[in-house]
Amino acid sequence: MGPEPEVSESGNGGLGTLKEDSDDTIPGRIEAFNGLSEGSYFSDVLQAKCGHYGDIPSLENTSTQSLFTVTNMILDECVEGKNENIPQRVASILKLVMLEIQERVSKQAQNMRKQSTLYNSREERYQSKIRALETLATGTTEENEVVMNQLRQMKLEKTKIEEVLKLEQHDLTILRQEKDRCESLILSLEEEIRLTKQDYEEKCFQLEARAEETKDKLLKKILELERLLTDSRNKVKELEDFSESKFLRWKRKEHGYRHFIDSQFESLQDLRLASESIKQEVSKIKNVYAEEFYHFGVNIKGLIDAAQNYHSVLEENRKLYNEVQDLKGNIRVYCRIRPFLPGQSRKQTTIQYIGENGELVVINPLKPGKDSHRLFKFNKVFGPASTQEEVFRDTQPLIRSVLDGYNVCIFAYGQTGSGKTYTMTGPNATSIVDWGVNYRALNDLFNISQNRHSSIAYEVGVQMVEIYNEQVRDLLCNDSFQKRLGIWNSSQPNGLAVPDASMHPVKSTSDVLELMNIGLMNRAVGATALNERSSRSHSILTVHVRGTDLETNAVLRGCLHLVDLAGSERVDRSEATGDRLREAQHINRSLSALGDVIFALAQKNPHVPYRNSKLTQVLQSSLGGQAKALMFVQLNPDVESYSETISTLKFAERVSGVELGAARSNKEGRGVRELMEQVATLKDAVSKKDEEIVRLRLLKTNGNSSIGVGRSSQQLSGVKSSDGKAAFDMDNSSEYSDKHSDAGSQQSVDDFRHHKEFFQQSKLAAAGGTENYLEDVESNLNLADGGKSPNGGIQFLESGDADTDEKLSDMSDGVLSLGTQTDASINSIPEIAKLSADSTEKRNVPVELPRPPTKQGQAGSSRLSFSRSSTKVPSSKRATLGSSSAVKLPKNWH
Ligand SMILES: Nc1ncnc2c1ncn2[C@@H]1O[C@H](COP(=O)(O)OP(=O)(O)OP(=O)(O)O)[C@@H](O)[C@H]1O
Repeated sequence: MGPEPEVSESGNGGLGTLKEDSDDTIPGRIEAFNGLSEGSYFSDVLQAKCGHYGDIPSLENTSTQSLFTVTNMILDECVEGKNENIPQRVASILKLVMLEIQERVSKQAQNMRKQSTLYNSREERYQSKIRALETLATGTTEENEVVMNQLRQMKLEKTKIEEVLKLEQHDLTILRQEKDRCESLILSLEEEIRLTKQDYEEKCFQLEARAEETKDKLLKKILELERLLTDSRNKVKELEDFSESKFLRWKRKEHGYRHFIDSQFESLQDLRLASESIKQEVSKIKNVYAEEFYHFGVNIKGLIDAAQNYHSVLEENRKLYNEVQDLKGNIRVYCRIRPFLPGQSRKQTTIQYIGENGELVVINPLKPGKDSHRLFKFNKVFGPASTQEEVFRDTQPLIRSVLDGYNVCIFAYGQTGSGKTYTMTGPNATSIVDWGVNYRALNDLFNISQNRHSSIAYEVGVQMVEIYNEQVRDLLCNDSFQKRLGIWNSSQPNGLAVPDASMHPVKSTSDVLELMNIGLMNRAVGATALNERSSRSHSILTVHVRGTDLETNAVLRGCLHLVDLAGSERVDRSEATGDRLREAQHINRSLSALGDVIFALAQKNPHVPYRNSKLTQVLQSSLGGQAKALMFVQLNPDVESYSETISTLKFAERVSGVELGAARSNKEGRGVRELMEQVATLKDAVSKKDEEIVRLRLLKTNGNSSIGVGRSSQQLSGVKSSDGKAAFDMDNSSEYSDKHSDAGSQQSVDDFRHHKEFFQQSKLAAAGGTENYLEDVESNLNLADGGKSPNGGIQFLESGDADTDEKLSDMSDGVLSLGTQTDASINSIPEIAKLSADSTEKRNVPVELPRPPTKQGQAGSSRLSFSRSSTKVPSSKRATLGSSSAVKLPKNWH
């Protein structure tokens, strides 16, 4: 197959170029074209359609369609008659156009012909090729299959390649993303680098600035150093000069010292010689000293022995001191300081120092100064951290002595909230650690009695009472809950302080716990009814112990009073009214009475005013009468309680000085016990007899008109004796429960009236001394009479205040003291007891019966001693002779 002939197609649609029939030469055409200048319209059309103007040869490049269009337009105009006169030039142009068209058409026809021949030959060639291919195709089917396989293979490869391409596409996407990320990273890094660079540049700039500064500084320093160097060089020079001169001086000094050493050496030689001689002397003295040391050692050994003994002696002393205290019967005073309660931790304390040996220093932090410190000393001071067990450990020996037949009284004194109940009962009966003295004491008593059961059989009984507003209430008696109880004299044979109160035998601690629970509940019930009154009443737990010696049948009686007193704080009368005022008065009075009793005991007064309050009456057997007593002084460390703390401590200080006398055990054989009971009944009889005797004597004296003053005084003694007698009766009467008891006062008044009438009738009434005395007695009895006499007693009583009561109590005590004295003498002197017995026997003997003068004198002297002294003493002074008035303290003395 040869190369195919080129088919050339011009842009004029294959029409070729126009040729002028007449003159188809180029210069002819140009000429014809130039003639068109006249017909500018045609040239415009030609320019518009062909894009040429004035250039004839450009017709060749003009498309055939444009040529036709131009021609048509011209022809149309001619047809329409718009332009009838077609210029020559236009006609020639038309000719040209037509020629061009003709030329092109002929060329086109030639080309067509050529092409058709070309196509024919090509067709033939293809036909032959097809034939050849058909022959080839039949012969090469197998090859085709191979080719097909190859094609399939290739297809597969293509799909694989496509897959690979897809994967690569995917990878490409990932790579593109990665690239994007990298690009953004690169961008951020670039940004960072830019910033760092900027920063670095700034730093560099700063460093450069600093370096510049440092450089300046260094330069300055260098200059400075150079200056210093020059200075130091100068100085070195100076120093060299100086050292040179010093060296010279030292050299001179060395010379001097050498000389000195030489001289010293010489003197050393001398000293050596001297020391030799001294050595000899020293060795002589040494020998002497050795001898003396030996003697000294012997003496020291003796001293060491003595010193070693000193501690045991001290211990012994301590024991002896305690024994002496026991013998003296000092009331022991333990002070216990309550800790601050939760929520009070930031409060200021008044307690500054607690000593080992019972010293206590109290301060007033609100008024600091040298006078704000006060030192007190007691048997023991328990700090706020002391436990219930520690407190009991020091109380235990006292409680144990109850089992040996002693009477013991333990009472807690202090203002409300200072911890009295905490010490005596404890905050929680169910927890043994919290048990107060009460539970521990009874627990201890049972333990010891158990240990001694082979030799002594103990019986223990418990009473529990409360004193509120001078009324005694049995806390263990449910039936007669509101029952008021009378007070018996504690010297009665059964030894019960409150005989009407129910006595409950107990055999174990659990019995006690049960009973005390009942007691506390009864107290609480009372408290609900009458408002919170636990701090305004005294509660007394009395433990009676009776031990019978299994061998000798001897009986021991011990009595333990455990008293939780009412709050000791003074209530301002102006603030309290109604029930509160009454309570306050009763508390003040009973605590004052307790103070009076204790102070009378401290003064060793013959009369102790136990009867001034129910409290002191109940405690009589354990206060005085050779009992052992312990007072817990409870303190609230709070600074607001400072003044109460000080008055409590002052009271305690006075109490600690009280000596009750050596404690005596209540041991009785069977005989003694019976005799005691007899003595009690005989005492009654003796007193009545004495009274009768005195009256008869007075009657007898009345008959004798010539009696002298001296005698009248004796009779007056009898009057006084009669008063004393009356008091004695009262003292022994179970009916008499108060110093203001109507019965007692009335009796005294009656006695007095009887004697006054008698004296008024007698001529003796004129005697001055007697009259004075009578006036005194009268005034006294008027007071006791409840102010019925017109001599001023009315106002005194009607004022109704505690002072009046106390004065009355003093009066009464003054009278009562004689009775007490007599009691003691009768109890202790067997002869008197015998005399009493005699009197009982002779109860019905007429008055005339002569009495042995000596015995009567004895009996009388015990009662008359007071009146004998009083007859000669002016009335103003006599007022101080009553025992109670003598020991009378200011009302608020505690
Ligand atoms: N040693 C103590 N340790 C811890 N708490 C104590 C102590 N002493 C007292 N308290 C607490 O102080 C409070 C008052 O104590 P308590 O009731 O015993 O005082 P009180 O003097 O008996 O008061 P009142 O006169 O009103 O009967 C109670 O809450 C008690 O638990």
